[in-house]
Amino acid sequence: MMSKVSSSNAQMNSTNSLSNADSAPVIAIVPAAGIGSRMGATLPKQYLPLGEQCILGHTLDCLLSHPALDSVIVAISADDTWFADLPQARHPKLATVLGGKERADSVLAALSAIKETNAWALVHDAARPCLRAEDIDALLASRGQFPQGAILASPVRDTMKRAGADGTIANTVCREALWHALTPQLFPASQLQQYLTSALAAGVAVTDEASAMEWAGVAPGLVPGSADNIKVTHPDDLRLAALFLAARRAACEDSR
Ligand SMILES: Nc1ccn([C@@H]2O[C@H](COP(=O)(O)OP(=O)(O)OP(=O)(O)O)[C@@H](O)[C@H]2O)c(=O)n1
Ligand SMILES: C[C@](O)(CO)[C@H](O)COP(=O)(O)O
Repeated sequence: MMSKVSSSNAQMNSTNSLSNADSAPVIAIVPAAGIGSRMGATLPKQYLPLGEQCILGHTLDCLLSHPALDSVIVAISADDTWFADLPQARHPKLATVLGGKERADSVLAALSAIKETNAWALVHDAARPCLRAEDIDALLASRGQFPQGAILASPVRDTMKRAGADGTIANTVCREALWHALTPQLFPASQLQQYLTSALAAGVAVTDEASAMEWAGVAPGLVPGSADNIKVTHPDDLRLAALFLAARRAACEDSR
């Protein structure tokens, strides 16, 4: 078992953060330094076209337009030659940092750029362009119930199977209380930075912010989020995201 920060210490720290939650700044962090290898495209997937702009453009529009988010820090690759051409690149609320080897390293780089000690970090994948403002609202509102932090998540609907080495079913995984972790994930920034740094140093496989917090003894809240907040990972995800956004635009036009 990896060494953990005492859960009482972790919970005590997070309770302190609740007392000034209302006045504390909320800073969005967008890890956008990946290469999208599973997409198999000729450019990083966050720059692939999705309707009238690229995937990252949709993601940034949602975050930059949300009134409760004070600023947005985007982690981009040192090799990135696309970001500067985005219309959002010059937004006054936006800043960039250089991402790292893994997603967690990119998130850490952005956390290091946060100066406010009482800030909340709202971490959202560049590759999730279908995020809804109301889901951000729900996550921010959950701080009353979950002062330790929380994540958007979606309950598993399908029967879950674990594959065996020969491509057959090894076993059925109980789906009771099983959720898909989505993003954004919301935590006190200084605590997330501390525990993410410690977890990585301990060799923990950190694929989302919550797993670092869990390792440290924090039990983040689960906030039901929209099932269409998908992560564009494979080519068919891009087609699905386009359908989701087109349906949303049509519904918006119908309501006018
Ligand atoms: N070193 C990395 C790796 C990933 N990401 C970002 O983390 C998000 C989620 O990661 P994922 O979907 O895995 O993106 P990629 O790593 O680009 O995809 P792949 O694993 O297929 O290469 C993406 O917005 C990606 O840009 C990042 O900022 N820095
Ligand atoms: C953070 C995340 O989107 C939650 O589901 C997921 O862990 C990212 O995984 P990836 O392999 O870096 O895309």
